Amino acid sequence: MKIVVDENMPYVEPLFGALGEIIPVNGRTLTPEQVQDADVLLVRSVTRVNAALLDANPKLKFVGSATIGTDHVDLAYLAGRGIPFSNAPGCNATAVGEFAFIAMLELAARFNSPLKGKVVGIVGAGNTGSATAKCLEAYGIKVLLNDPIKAAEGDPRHFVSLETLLHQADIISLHVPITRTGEHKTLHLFDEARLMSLKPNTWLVNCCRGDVIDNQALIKVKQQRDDLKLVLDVWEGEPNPMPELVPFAEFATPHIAGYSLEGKARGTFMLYQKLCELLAIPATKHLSELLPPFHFKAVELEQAPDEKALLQLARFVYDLRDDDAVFRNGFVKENGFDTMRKNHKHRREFSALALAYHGQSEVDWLSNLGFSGVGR
Ligand SMILES: NC(=O)C1=CN([C@@H]2O[C@H](COP(=O)(O)OP(=O)(O)OC[C@H]3O[C@@H](n4cnc5c(N)ncnc54)[C@H](O)[C@@H]3O)[C@@H](O)[C@H]2O)C=CC1
Ligand SMILES: O=C(O)C(=O)[C@H](O)COP(=O)(O)O
Repeated sequence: MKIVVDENMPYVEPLFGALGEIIPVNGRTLTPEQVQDADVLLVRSVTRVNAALLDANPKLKFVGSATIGTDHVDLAYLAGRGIPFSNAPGCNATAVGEFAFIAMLELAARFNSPLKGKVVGIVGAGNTGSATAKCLEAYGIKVLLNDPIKAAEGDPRHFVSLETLLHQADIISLHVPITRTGEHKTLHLFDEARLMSLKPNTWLVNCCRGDVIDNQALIKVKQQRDDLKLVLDVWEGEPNPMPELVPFAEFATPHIAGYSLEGKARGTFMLYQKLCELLAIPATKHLSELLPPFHFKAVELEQAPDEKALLQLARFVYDLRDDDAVFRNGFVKENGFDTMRKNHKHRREFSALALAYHGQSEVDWLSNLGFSGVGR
């Protein structure tokens, strides 16, 4: 069996090695010739999976994308040809939730304006939005959810309208898929008028898809409104963000909010499970075998952390400032955006760090935040 795989998908060899011949390819530049005799195609978000790529392949049995988003895949085309497809819903939701939470802690420290006491509005209350809410609520932050689709489906959580959210939230975090048509389309959901209407000193975090915000309008608005603070992980025109926009972001990264080692491993592992199911063979590998040990075994807490100490703990696990610095220096270089993504292999999730503390109940919230071993 020939398995064509994006070279940036980790843990492919240990999971798929026994199932067939693995052919690593550059997912961004993948050609029809490279996939014409593949039995299995495993991609990431940078590959357009459509008729142009696959029409020449008569034998494809499975397409997997180790991503949450599916906007790069022509699902109707695959269904029309009867080619089974699977993405990896939720695989990197914890990574995105922790990224957004850490970014908010970083902004709070930078502007000497504590996160505690602020109201955070989450637009899109699916896997990543809920993971962000979980971190915030663990830390005692009031969260407002906007998701008209979930609300209409009868999701029992409390939802507010987007207008209420914009009016009440101090921080807005975006977690919607990119959709270009329909009642709830998200393309340029944040257009010039909406951006201009944000209340003074709003922090806006985007780690879903670049074109949910009109980036040209964002530049225009930022030229007039220095009070707005931005965290941008995703950009219109990736892998070539608008160079004028980058300096306006307090934290700027190359679409790596979901890039924890745990999240990436989960993504590949979910496709491995799907393929085994399709081939009707047992999935004998385990996710826990894939991850390397974390540098720090445990951190002993002297007292329950305040916000400054919480940020220090978070930085043990993931220091967003490092990625921001590399991005600013590198995004304009040839292939700078993709090179940084390719080399991004250092980030862990809170669960990788064990915390030791004598006095369980005072720090229960740290376990809810995701750290392991709290209180033992
Ligand atoms: N930066 C990164 O590395 C990553 C980005 N993503 C992006 O984030 C998106 C969201 O991921 P998940 O939360 O896992 O997806 P999900 O499908 O679990 O949740 C998305 C939610 O958005 C809601 N929604 C759709 N249109 C809306 C609108 N107009 N207003 C408010 N809510 C709306 C849906 O009802 C759904 O509940 C993905 O589609 C992907 O594009 C996902 C993972 C990593
Ligand atoms: O899961 C998604 O959706 C994402 O946006 C991914 O985190 C993007 O990562 P790549 O698939 O482009 O490596």
